[in-house]
Amino acid sequence: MLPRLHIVTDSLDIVRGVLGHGPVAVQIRVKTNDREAYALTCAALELCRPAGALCLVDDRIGVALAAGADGVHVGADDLPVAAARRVLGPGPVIGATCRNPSAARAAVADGASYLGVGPAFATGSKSGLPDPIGPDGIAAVSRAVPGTPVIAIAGITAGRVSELDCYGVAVISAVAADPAGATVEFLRALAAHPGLGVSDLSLGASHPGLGGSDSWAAALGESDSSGVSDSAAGASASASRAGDRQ
Ligand SMILES: Cc1ncc(COP(=O)(O)OP(=O)(O)O)c(N)n1
Ligand SMILES: Cc1ncsc1CCOP(=O)(O)O
Ligand SMILES: [Mg+2]
Repeated sequence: MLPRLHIVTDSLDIVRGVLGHGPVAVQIRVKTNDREAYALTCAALELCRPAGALCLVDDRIGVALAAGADGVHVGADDLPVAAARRVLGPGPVIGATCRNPSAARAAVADGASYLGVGPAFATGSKSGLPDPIGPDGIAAVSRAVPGTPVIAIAGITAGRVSELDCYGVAVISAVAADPAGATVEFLRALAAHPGLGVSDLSLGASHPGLGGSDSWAAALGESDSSGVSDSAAGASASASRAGDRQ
């Protein structure tokens, strides 16, 4: 099952900080070149595997394949979802950026495993984005693709999780100052907020990229992952219980 908290990063220190507190997906987003992205992805996988965290690569399908990552996230400037699915086959996770219901339906038809939807709110982490679609825009996309996890992105803090009717959230800046503490805070907020589609999403082996890999059980925190702090254990257990309902 897909983790509800996605940490988007180009920093191994951030990867280290967010692991061991509960189920997370780490998305390696390196905008320089393949070589740096590959090196960071390989190093992140060394940390993510024992922690049972999902590891995805932004944009770079060749890097994801070469490093043995769990999947990719693609947007408008990247390989189209259908082409990415042809290259990767049915197993790996493919996330697709969408901003509206019709694009979301098309991405799902083309083989997307989950959708990254935004900008939810204003953000300083990426320039050139269209106006924020807000909680209403996020909810509209969630409702358009029942059965597919919608991960909201842009300007999201733990305090705003409860405004969002979707499966989960992706964050950059909110975990920058205190990766471990912020991760615990987000996992608690998500556990307290079932979100739209979390309780009735059924992600079986037929869903592209979801359900076929052993890493999913681990990614959910169902394994006895080491380093889970006492304070985080409640959030982790609750998040796993939320996942159990799917
Ligand atoms: C979960 C998630 N959603 C959206 C994005 C944005 O991807 P993209 O549109 O390809 O933009 P860049 O991240 O490549 O600048 C994402 N990375 N993750
Ligand atoms: C990569 C990306 N794509 C849309 S918004 C965004 C950045 C989100 O970062 P933050 O969580 O700091 O707003
Ligand atoms: Mg991209």
